[in-house]
Amino acid sequence: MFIETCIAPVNIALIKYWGKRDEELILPINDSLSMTLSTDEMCAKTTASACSTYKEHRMWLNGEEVPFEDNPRAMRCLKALQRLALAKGESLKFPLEWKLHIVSRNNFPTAAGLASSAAGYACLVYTLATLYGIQDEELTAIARQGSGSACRSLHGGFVRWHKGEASDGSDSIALPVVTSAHWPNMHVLILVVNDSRKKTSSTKGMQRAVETSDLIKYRAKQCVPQRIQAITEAIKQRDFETFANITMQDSNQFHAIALDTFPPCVYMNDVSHAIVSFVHAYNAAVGLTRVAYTFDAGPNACLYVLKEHVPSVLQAIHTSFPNDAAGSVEYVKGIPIDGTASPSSTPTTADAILNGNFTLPTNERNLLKYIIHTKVGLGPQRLTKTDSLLNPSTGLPY
Ligand SMILES: Nc1ncnc2c1ncn2[C@@H]1O[C@H](COP(=O)(O)OP(=O)(O)OP(=O)(O)O)[C@@H](O)[C@H]1O
Ligand SMILES: C[C@@](O)(CCOP(=O)(O)OP(=O)(O)O)CC(=O)O
Repeated sequence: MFIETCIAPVNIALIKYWGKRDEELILPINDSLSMTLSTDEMCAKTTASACSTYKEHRMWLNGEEVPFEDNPRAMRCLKALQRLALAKGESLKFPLEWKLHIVSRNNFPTAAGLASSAAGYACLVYTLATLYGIQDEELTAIARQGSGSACRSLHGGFVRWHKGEASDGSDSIALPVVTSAHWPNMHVLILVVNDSRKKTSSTKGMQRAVETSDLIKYRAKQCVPQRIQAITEAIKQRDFETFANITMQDSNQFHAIALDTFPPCVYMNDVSHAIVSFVHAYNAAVGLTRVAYTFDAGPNACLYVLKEHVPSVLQAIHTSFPNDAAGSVEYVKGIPIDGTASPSSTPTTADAILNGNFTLPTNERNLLKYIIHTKVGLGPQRLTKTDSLLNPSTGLPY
């Protein structure tokens, strides 16, 4: 038996991918740009094994067996990897006919608009490539065929997915913009409003947008190329204000397109909009753009904040979104907040705001389920045998 275990990160788009020009090959109508999140807080973990005695390809996701041979996206990734392995010729570790057993787990909610498909397919492709002994730049073009946004999770730091021009998708690949070491104090607070399964999948939502929205054409042609260039420059210069303003504008435009879709796709809810108002009020109060929001195809907010401002922003969140669990580690998960996480701790900029002329909007209690504090991070990593999710003596999940 051959066995490998790897982890892969989540990525959150700053300039969104929304709309395909080819549904099967997953080719987008515009470039997109994302930041990879640290695997210390959120990741997909996958063990893949190949054995001469396995009868069929099987996969388990979060403890449940899920279709693999009947999942066209997973099979497309597998076939593409096997073609690459075949091209390697003699150095094959085991015959390609051997069936696979794959076990995967996400340590965060699946299909809730928290980019589980991105981390999941990136992890699947990276782990299978490791199993087959493939090291190839083409991996992002393969992960793309699992889920578009997955191609960006194969790199750390800030990543651009180039839409490409070729009809076979060979140039629709993700490339790094800068590594995570370039802007290590770029932190993220994910405000989880709802972590249950969403109503309209990204796949369906963007398909309907391409069919019915006029705005989406304008965005892809006029807005995105300009924004990609400007945000790339801002990232290179570590210019947080420009970075933040472009990020918020692009999120808003993406949701405007969701509403311009017919029938409309509504991903943000009242709490999401309250978060938007909070961010603008906070930025106005400090007189600078210190926090940026972005929302994917769900109500949860992803806030970008520099490390040094996290305690102050969190304090302000606790004020604006009071929560009975605010002091607990179950409420603010992830990177510890240097002793200032609790609402009763030392005064911060936010308190100064509240004592001055500005007040932050106050919302009902307990609107947020929990908060994840994380930061920019690395791409996928290979783990050791002791991290395996599959029992080698049974070929089944532990
Ligand atoms: N660890 C994993 N390994 C393989 N496939 C996964 C994994 N995690 C999620 N997926 C696939 O991704 C699907 C969820 O994708 P979906 O786009 O609905 O949600 P999401 O990725 O959480 O949200 P979004 O892409 O809008 O941020 C799952 O049903 C499963 O098919
Ligand atoms: C809103 C988004 O998160 C959309 C992600 O869409 P998916 O990559 O999940 O869609 P498919 O390619 O159909 O699997 C924006 C983004 O990540 O760029």
